[in-house]
Amino acid sequence: MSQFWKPGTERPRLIDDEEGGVLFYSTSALSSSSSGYGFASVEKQRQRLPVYKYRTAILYLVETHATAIIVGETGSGKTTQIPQFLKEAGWAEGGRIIACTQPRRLAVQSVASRVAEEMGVKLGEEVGYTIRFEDVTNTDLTRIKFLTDGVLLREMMDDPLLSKYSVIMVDEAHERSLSTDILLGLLKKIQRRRPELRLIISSATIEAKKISSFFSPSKRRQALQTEDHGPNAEPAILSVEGRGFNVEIFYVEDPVPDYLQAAVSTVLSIHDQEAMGDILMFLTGQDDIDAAVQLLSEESRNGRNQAGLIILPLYSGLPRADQDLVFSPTPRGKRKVVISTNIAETSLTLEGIVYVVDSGFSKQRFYNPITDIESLIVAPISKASARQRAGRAGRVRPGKCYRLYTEQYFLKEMSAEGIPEIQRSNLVSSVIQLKALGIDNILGFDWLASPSSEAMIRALEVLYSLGVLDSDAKLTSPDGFQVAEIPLDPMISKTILASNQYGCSEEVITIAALLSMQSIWISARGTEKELDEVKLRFAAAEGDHVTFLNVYKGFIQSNKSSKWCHKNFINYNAMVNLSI
Ligand SMILES: Nc1ncnc2c1ncn2[C@@H]1O[C@H](COP(=O)(O)OP(=O)(O)OP(=O)(O)O)[C@@H](O)[C@H]1O
Repeated sequence: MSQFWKPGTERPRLIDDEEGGVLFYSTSALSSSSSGYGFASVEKQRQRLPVYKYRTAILYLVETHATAIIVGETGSGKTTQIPQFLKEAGWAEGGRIIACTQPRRLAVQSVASRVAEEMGVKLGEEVGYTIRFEDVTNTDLTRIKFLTDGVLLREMMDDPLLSKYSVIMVDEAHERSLSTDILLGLLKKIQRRRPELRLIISSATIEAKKISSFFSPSKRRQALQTEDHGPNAEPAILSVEGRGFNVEIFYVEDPVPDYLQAAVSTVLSIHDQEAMGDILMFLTGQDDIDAAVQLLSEESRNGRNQAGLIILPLYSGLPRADQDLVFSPTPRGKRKVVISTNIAETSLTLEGIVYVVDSGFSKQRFYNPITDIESLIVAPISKASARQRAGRAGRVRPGKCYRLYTEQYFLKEMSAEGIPEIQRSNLVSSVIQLKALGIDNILGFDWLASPSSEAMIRALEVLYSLGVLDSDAKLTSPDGFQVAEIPLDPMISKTILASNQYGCSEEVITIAALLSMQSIWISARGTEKELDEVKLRFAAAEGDHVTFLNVYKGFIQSNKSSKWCHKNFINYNAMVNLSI
């Protein structure tokens, strides 16, 4: 195991810029909920959460302000409790709905089921969720709805003012996903047309002042608003004090040369030396995770006292049944090790997690508008991410977080926040979405952070060349409107529409589905050469798209055989999903 040290022990601590931070070890006062964790009734657990004491304050601010910004530490109860407070206070009466958005699908599903459980209702009835291609709501019954911010944006196509929602809570706003930023800009516009709509922007690690000044109305509007006695348009900021359970933070003494190897040996040492409790390890992507799974499995086979380990990968391309395993209870005497991408970084509560191992890296999207190339690059995470990662422990019992970087690096070099996705992404999909919502002047749109003009121009050029926008940059009819309707990359949507003309719709739709998967190949350490040989067998001179089609045809010809997939390093579960 790398040499870790706990700040506050031998070495002098450097804590000056930790303000607004989330999790600091302190020997005094354990959590507010430190007694008898794990055995309390759901109602008791709710009452012990820090946010519970702020119930009246939150309801008052929502009543009196158009926008409330709520900052509270990870695990303080924002996501699961605030929608329930609002429902109890009558915000879902008269058929209205309380919405709570999340940047990630997995978080939407898991918080919705937790809230349904807390309320003692069936998921999909009073409490429901919607993610792309999955709607678990009931039009007549659902009063609290969790959804991804992308899905809420899509809903605006049919209902531009989101009229069925009384309160929209944009949770984990610090993530600054592409959809969150667009959503915030559009919600600001909607507020002007619907003064009765209430917004809540929440996170553990958000820059509340920046969000507040974004939503702050101009002096003229403020004066007008005072006359019509609506809610105060000036946003209110509420800071929820208190946290769940302590999380002790440990840093490596010296930088590690190989984070993957260091993460694996840290897990093994925890298993050797620490009390029972599950481990959550943050790596960057499927390749890293597969490699770590293999290394840990080898260690198990070599018998280094690893018998009790249950090793579970977690990434967005993983089949649903495998993702669900991470939520299942750990058998007595065993220890779960969940090896995840940043899919598990925010909102999730994995009950057994006591230890977090943070590699300090994640895969991030970067776009170069000059070359028009978008790449996924392994890059250092921000402090906000580090705090979120640590915050996956300490939710139902005290925890420990092992950071595979030095404290000096955390304090002096790690950036406070990541770069908003809008400033590092291809904007083709966003531009068409805004156009479809009637935002003609994209350059003048009220952005929380402006995208680069090069990326914007590039997006307009691409859409023009696809025939989706005309020379006045307006959506063409019918092509532009049809492409905007399809929730896929506009290039793919346009290809699907055009395929009809060339009589190849089935092939093109299959390719589109294959492209939407993370990876159709499965590789393991040491099998790279065999994988390359297999890929050659399917390769088509026309390029990757036809190669993918060949793989799919092979799978169908094999009678959807798992053996065939295994032999050819092909992701069987993905193929099965595709062929349903
Ligand atoms: N599935 C669950 N099982 C057990 N306890 C849970 C579960 N989900 C939530 N909790 C409990 O409720 C607490 C509050 O969770 P919630 O997600 O509302 O917090 P949060 O403030 O939104 O955190 P974050 O900022 O990390 O999203 C957790 O710390 C945990 O104690």
